[in-house]
Amino acid sequence: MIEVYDRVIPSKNMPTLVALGVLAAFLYLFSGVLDVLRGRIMARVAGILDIDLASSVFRIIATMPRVAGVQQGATRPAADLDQIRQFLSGSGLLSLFDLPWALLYLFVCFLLHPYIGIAAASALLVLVMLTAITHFATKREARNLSTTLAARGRLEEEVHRNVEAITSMGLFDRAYERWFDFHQAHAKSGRKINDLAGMAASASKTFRYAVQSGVLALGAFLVVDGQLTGGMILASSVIVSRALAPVEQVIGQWKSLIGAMQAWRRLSESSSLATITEHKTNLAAPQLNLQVRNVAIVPPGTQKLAVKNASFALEAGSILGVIGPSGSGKSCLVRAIAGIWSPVRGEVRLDGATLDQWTDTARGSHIGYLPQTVELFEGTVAENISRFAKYANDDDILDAAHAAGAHEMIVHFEHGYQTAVGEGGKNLSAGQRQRIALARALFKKPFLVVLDEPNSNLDVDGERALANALLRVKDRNGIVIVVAHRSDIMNIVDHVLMLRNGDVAMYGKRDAIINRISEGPRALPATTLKVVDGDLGA
Ligand SMILES: Nc1ncnc2c1ncn2[C@@H]1O[C@H](COP(=O)(O)OP(=O)(O)OP(=O)(O)O)[C@@H](O)[C@H]1O
Repeated sequence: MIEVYDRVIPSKNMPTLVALGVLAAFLYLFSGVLDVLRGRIMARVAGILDIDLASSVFRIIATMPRVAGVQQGATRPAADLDQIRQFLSGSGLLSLFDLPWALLYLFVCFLLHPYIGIAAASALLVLVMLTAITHFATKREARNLSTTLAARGRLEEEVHRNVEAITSMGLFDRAYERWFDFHQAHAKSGRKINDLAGMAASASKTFRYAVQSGVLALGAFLVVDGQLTGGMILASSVIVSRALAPVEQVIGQWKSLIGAMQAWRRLSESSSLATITEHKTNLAAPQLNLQVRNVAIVPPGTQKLAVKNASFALEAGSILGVIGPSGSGKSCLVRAIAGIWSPVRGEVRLDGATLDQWTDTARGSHIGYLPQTVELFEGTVAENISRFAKYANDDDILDAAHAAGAHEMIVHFEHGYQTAVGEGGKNLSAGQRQRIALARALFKKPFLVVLDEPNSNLDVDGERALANALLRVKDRNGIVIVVAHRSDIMNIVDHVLMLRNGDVAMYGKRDAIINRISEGPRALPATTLKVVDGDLGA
């Protein structure tokens, strides 16, 4: 502009104008190409970061409920990762990269004239203050935005799980009201942030227009005073606006910047709880014993001791029945034994090694677990029995199905082992699911088999098959721990452990405990530990 207004126009020199035009076109092209490259590089950087983070994100999804309870919707961590990737590959981060250019333009302003420089520096300062004010004004709402989103996500998952109860008991309106409350609160926080960020963006835009005009006026004053040329007025106006543009862009991107920062914070907080990636030495498969010593369990996300001080030991080739009233801590105890929850105190050892000395995968291959509420994975019966092993051996699948007494049932399905079980196993009945999950627990003959009320949905045949399955594990020198309310399974157990209010009320050989129970309620201590004809072994 300086060249055009101060040289070309007074001298009417067209070749200079053409040369300047060519130069400007070349520089714009260069800048455009750099811009495209920058965008593409950032998209790839975002892609690399995404691949890097993907395993941590999945670890968070798969471990958070068991280490910290359900705090956010299951899909939240993946949505956070998407948000971070979009921010990195979109214009949000690029606007931050442009910030240092503001200083360069500011320097050029000072070169044009110190007054122009001072005007630009003051305007920059005002915009930075506006950014800081926006940040503090939106901080609290940004936190609300994320908590209401998490609450809404949790409720949505609950509603999905409980569609039948909602329909049968007419709970739709009530569920909708609760969902709408969270939805409204979330939308309200979003609106507030939008208002504040939008107001800051408009204020900064208007301010920049005003500064641009002000700089023109200042330039005119300096021209009249003989300190600046006419071309410099326009040049300074353009350069001042260039100096302010990056800050203004950052203000415009504030909402996505805050969103990405929050997503990052949520992921880092969760991954600090969920990461267990250190290398572990491969231990030999356990084959001797299980020791549970002074185990205390607090369910994740709560403060309550559900199991207080459980100790017992089992040798290979034994079956333990865990009994006790509802809520006495049976499921909590077997979850700790199966390595799902870590005890807050005490330890669980297989052949002398605590469970955390194995990698998750190795430990999982030595343990078969049947949870109280059976959910299968979407896939075929065979895939579910083989735990979705990549190269599962058909003989192992058949062995497990036979061991669980489920083979006959499976071959009578329309597509046999290739029958699709549907999402969560919904294509099957509860009893069928339970028998397939038992086969899954017995796949490849794990040393320790932990079954949490495996007979709750079984018919007489199913229960007989279950008893045979447990005896077979015992015969092959495995250990079985079975939580059972009903007594049929109790006929085949060797030891019984009775829990009451999280305490081991009794532990010992089956017959001794059964005799003790049949003596009547007064024979059962409320909280004190009684070892009946047996020892704690620990
Ligand atoms: N996932 C969980 N989150 C929070 N608290 C839990 C969880 N699981 C169990 N608890 C609490 O721990 C206590 C023991 O529960 P647990 O499921 O072990 O009982 P249980 O003996 O297996 O009962 P039931 O025979 O009814 O299955 C209960 O008071 C329950 O409130």
